Amino acid sequence: MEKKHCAAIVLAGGQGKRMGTKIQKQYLDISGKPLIYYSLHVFEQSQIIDEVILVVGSGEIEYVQENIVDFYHFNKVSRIVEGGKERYDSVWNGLQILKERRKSEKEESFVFIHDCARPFVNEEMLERAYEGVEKYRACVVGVPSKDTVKLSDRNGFAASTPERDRVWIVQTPQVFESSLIIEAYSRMMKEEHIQVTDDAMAVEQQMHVPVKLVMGSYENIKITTAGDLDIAEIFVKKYKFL
Ligand SMILES: Nc1ccn([C@@H]2O[C@H](COP(=O)(O)OP(=O)(O)OP(=O)(O)O)[C@@H](O)[C@H]2O)c(=O)n1
Ligand SMILES: C[C@](O)(CO)[C@H](O)COP(=O)(O)O
Repeated sequence: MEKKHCAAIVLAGGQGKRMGTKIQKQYLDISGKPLIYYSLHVFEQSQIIDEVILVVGSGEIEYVQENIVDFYHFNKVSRIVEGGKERYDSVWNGLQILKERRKSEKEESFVFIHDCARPFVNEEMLERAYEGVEKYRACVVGVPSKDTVKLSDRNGFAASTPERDRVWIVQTPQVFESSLIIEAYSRMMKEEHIQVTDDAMAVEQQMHVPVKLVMGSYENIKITTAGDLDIAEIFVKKYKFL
């Protein structure tokens, strides 16, 4: 089967409130390179990803073009767009580029939605995700939970305990047929109260298409708080990532 065109939407439009630093977390230094560098580097080298749509914060397009895209020669970055208030607003802004293009294209393509806050995505993961989306139309990478998970009631008491063998911690990339995710987001964005914390939820809720879980990596962590930066430094050194 011929390989389908794969676009990555890389999200870097957040404010990093939980990190609590003056500089937004996507630009924080990890072993001499900004956090945003790492996933863009993986996509630049990838045999799977053909182009990257980069979503950045308000007023940051020029800065990112000069200091990240041009500086590190990320030639697969085809567009840089501004994000929105919530993560899903940023995804929606990125999807607009593909939505416009789809009008003139007949071929199906795939979209890899990725948080730049997850620097340790790798090519094997992208390959597994490609196989997943080709077969199932929608897939997310994740890892089986090593811990027992409790759902709490509103008062902080354990309400139920899902069977651990079925609990997955999901990560990004989250990968979809372009037409499927565009339609899911188009429907969802019309709703008054949107409550999704990942892209799979849009497809589950709006399209009722089952989303396949494929193996990510326990090291594909999301850099969220200060302690995560120390772990990231260790992983960068371990994999001689630079
Ligand atoms: N409005 C937003 C919010 C988040 N993101 C991106 O989505 C990813 C996951 O979000 P998160 O880790 O929560 O980042 P922040 O929103 O920056 O962090 P916080 O919630 O602590 O403010 C990050 O790569 C972030 O840059 C985005 O593009 N646009
Ligand atoms: C999409 C995600 O990375 C999957 O784990 C996660 O839900 C993003 O959450 P955040 O609160 O926007 O960081």
